[in-house]
Amino acid sequence: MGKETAVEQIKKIEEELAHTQKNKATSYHLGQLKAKLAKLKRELLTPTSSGGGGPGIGFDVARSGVASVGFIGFPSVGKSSLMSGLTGTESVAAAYEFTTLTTVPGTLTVHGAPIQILDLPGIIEGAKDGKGRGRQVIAVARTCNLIFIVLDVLKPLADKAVIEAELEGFGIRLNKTPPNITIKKKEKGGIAITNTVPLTKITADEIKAVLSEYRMANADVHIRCDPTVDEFVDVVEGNRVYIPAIMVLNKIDAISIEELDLLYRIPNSVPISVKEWLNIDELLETMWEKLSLVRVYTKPRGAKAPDYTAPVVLKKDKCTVEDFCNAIHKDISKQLKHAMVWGTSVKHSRGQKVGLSHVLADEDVVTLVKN
Ligand SMILES: Nc1nc2c(ncn2[C@@H]2O[C@H](COP(=O)(O)OP(=O)(O)OP(=O)(O)O)[C@@H](O)[C@H]2O)c(=O)[nH]1
Ligand SMILES: [K+]
Ligand SMILES: [Mg+2]
Repeated sequence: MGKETAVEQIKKIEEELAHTQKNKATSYHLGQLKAKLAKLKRELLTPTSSGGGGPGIGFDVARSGVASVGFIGFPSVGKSSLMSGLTGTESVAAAYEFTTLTTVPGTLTVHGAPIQILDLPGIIEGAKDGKGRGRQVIAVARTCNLIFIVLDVLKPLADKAVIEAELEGFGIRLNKTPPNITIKKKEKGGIAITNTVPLTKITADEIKAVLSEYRMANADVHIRCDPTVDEFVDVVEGNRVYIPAIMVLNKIDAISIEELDLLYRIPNSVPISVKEWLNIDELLETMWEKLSLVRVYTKPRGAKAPDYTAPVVLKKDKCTVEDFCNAIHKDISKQLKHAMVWGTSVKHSRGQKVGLSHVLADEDVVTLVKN
């Protein structure tokens, strides 16, 4: 008999997990199983020369804009129709499945910020394990700042679950923040766990079991959240990406108002019709919120009004005065004496003098004063 494949081993462990009750006696073993599962899944996703659908030629496109949005969904849900409608870039749409065969980029300007839209081929169940072009498609999604999961309103929930599982299996975490956990390896002393909030979903035994699977016998573990075992494994594995997502429920022209009411209960969802161009404004507003971008307007020294037509667009986790300077030119921050800022990031309505580390807010106005 040959060696069990990774897929077979994964199946076995998943079955065992489903049949093992969670209690004090099994807790260490469960932790081990979850860690083993994560390692096997990683093995499965690491490209080898012997398959996996190739390196993804043609899927990488030149990146432009301040952020990117990738379209993921089953075939023929209307991804290309939406992309063409939003950007004016023609991505062929048709009634047959797998019309789109590679990444098609386009640009959409929202609130003055150029956003790159990436239309992608449809994916199917098993995509992450190499079915179709699934892995290349999901690999592109991993690099996006926002994912539109485009669903057909006639069968949104089943499809949503499949797509989410495919993305999860590829290390993408949707609409989640990274668990606030640090693990510091050390030479001796065993495993020391400290936590700032009560842990209700994971036990010390499970933590130790997971770490031992990763050959960590000595480490300081500091937990500032209430993670599940899977979230803890995510931290140990590393290589996870945390990306916001919107469930775009397309083709509402094909359903009744009563059915539409039910759809609004799906979290993070926006129902639309590309065909009738319905509710696209809500989609764009939700998109803008999820991208968490910060527009900063420049007011030249002595000028009466800032230039509101061309904001410098920054990401919310990288929007200090220094980031603003660097976005204009790499040498500016070195010459800066101070910056004058007007807007919600400062207390005074008449403006305030700030330094490089000051964090800017959306729609702030900045004047740079050089040495
Ligand atoms: N009724 C209705 N049909 C739509 C809507 N949007 C798109 N379609 C139709 O759905 C079919 C598939 O559209 P595409 O844009 O090619 O879908 P896709 O998701 O890009 O498909 P693949 O590239 O094959 O994965 C086409 O016949 C479209 O005309 C909509 O809002 N309502
Ligand atoms: K299609
Ligand atoms: Mg398409």
